[in-house]
Amino acid sequence: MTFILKTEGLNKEYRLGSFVRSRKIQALNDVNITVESDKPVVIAVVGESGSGKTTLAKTLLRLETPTSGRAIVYDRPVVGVGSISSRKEFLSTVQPIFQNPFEAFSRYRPVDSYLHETARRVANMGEKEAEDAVADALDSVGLDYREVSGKYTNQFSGGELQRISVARALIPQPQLIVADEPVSMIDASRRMIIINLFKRLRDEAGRSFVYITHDLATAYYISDYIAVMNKGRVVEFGKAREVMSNPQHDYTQLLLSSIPTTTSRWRPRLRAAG
Ligand SMILES: Nc1ncnc2c1ncn2[C@@H]1O[C@H](COP(=O)(O)OP(=O)(O)OP(=O)(O)O)[C@@H](O)[C@H]1O
Repeated sequence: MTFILKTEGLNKEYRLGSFVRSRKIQALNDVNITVESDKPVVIAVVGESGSGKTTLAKTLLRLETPTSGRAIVYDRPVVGVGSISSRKEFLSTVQPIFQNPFEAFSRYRPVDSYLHETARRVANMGEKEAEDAVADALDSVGLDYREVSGKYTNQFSGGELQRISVARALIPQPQLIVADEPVSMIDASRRMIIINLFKRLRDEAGRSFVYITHDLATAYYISDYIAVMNKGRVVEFGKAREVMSNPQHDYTQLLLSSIPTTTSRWRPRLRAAG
């Protein structure tokens, strides 16, 4: 069995204001998540605005330094004391996908140049190898390299750009992809393309995902495990089906009951399925 993700006592404290009148915000409060599995998994992290989801994503991506605690990905310490020091090695293990694909790429640079850069710099590939890797990565997200090459962000839809972000994340063959609200900026009709793509990449390419979202319906649809966050804490964690069909924590029940459009339709179905 492999520790796909193990966080040990992750804390992140922000201080706001001056030294005289400073205020502490405990964005992560003793976050402990353990997923041990032989198969790749999707771990959804859900919770209301301000619950700490993005801080967790940024911490796992080393964009924020935790106040204390550590994280292990595929048995390797990646965050905190004793973690791997090489940035390249880190980026070959963990890759990000961000919320807004238009912000991921400058509008003044052809989008495929970012994929080449990742292949050359992060994955250490030569020119020909990089070319093939970019074509393969685009193919795996359903895009043709010839149709992407040389184009700028304004020549793509949000959904296409997000698929290109996914392709970029795949190039270094990371074991874990941390996706922070990856479909929230994409129109509803195209969201499932990305969600189903994650599923396929898990099942066919062996990639695991941390999928950060507000959307419990897609979290339930795609994930193997769910962590529910509230005020910086993980208040409930477990197999997705168990958490969603039999929520133990008051906050999870509240979260489920606060989805007026879907709850009434899909909760009874969950009960019947469970
Ligand atoms: N750089 C920062 N400086 C100070 N406080 C911060 C910073 N980043 C986040 N916070 C605070 O930490 C808490 C958790 O924020 P975070 O963005 O992780 O929540 P979230 O669950 O991702 O919210 P959302 O769903 O709205 O993106 C919030 O109270 C937020 O205001």
